[in-house]
Amino acid sequence: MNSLRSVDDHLAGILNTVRTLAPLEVELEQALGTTLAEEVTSPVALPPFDNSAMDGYAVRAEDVAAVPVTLPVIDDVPAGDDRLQAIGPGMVMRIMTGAPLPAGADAVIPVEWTDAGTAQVVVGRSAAPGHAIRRAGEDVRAGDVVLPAGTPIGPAQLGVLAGVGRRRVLVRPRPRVVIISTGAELVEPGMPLGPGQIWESNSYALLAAVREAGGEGYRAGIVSDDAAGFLDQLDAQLVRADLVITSGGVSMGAYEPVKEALGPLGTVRFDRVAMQPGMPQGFGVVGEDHIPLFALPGNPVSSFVSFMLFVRPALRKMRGLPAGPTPTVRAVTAAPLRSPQGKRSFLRGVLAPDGTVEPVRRQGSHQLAALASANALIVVPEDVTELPEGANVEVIPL
Ligand SMILES: Nc1nc2c(c(=O)[nH]1)N[C@H]1C(S)=C(S)[C@@H](COP(=O)(O)OP(=O)(O)OC[C@H]3O[C@@H](n4cnc5c(N)ncnc54)[C@H](O)[C@@H]3O)O[C@H]1N2
Ligand code: MOO
Ligand SMILES: [Mg+2]
Repeated sequence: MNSLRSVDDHLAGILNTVRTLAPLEVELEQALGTTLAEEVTSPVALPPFDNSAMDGYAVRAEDVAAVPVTLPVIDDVPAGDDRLQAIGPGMVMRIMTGAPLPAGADAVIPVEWTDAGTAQVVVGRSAAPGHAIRRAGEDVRAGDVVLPAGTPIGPAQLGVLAGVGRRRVLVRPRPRVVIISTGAELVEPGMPLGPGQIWESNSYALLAAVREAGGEGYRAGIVSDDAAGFLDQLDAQLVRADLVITSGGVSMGAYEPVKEALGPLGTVRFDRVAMQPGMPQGFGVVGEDHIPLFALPGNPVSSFVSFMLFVRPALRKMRGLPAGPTPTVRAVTAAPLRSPQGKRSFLRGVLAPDGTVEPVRRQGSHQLAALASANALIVVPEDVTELPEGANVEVIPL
């Protein structure tokens, strides 16, 4: 019997091995979910020119100091107007939101404060200089850093990239993750089940978890319990993988294709990790390019929990984001709970808005529906075997 390896050692080994992906230039449309690999500055000020914040009239504030007052409207300034006109004393121009402020004007009167006249306008309310004007450079000055390297690119970041005129951007791409399920009993969902068979579910859960963690997942289908067939499939898939996840075939059975195929390579280490669920699993590198490979256990809850604890941090590192143990939040137990001695357990629980967490009733590592009824993993340390109701715990929100 080999001894157990701690969760922390296993994660440290993973994070020491996994490398951040090389930067790649992509079109803006491909940048969502990637991480910025360059510092982005703005070539121009934003806004680039003084402009109106409202639809109304560009005025000299002193001309509307005493109201009501009737003034001639000498022209219109629509957004995009490039005539660079000026107004003189006692004149106004009709102006639209985003249109450049005419020289000579120092305030904008919203149309709601007027009779909306077109040849002349009655202004019913005065405004201080600067009213409803957006100044050049108020958001960004020319040369300002708008996004530092290392920023995860979400919708707002994409918007600002376009807003400073970028078409292409240097990023850490989304890692490409190939998922291979092993097991002679597995059948694709939608196909009829024969005796002894079950529908394959791990690759679907793992694919979704990969996407949520910022990767691009590919299901490479099901491989039967045959080490040679597994190696063939792995070889065929490596060309499109930055990372490989396998599920099943890593424990003590007579037909464990992943362990059988990868064990002899010497580059993938199989361990019994001191955790529940997820004890038997492997990690290492494969192929000429040393692609990281996670050999996750087949039990559905075990593979999911192992993903959260080990694959997610690895994906963060590959994406160029700060990587460490999966973050937890504090909660208080709403019921007593039990946990095995010597293993860190990750009980499936329901975290309530009041900060209490209750373990779900079924905690088996095959009980996928029970996992689906939970929204948190309750972390119970290795040396704790029982906790009363009302105890402080850390939980991983799902
Ligand atoms: N004698 C021992 N037996 C087992 C041990 C042990 O220490 N000694 N460990 C148990 C633990 S803990 C786990 S976890 C599992 C790990 O099993 P494997 O990784 O070898 O996976 P399989 O044997 O292929 O399958 C286990 C279980 O999961 C189901 N499965 C597998 N793949 C899928 C999939 N893609 N979709 C849905 N369900 C899947 C499979 O049918 C089995 O029921 O080993 C224990 N045994
Ligand atoms: O450790 Mo296994 O992953 O519980 O069922
Ligand atoms: Mg097995």
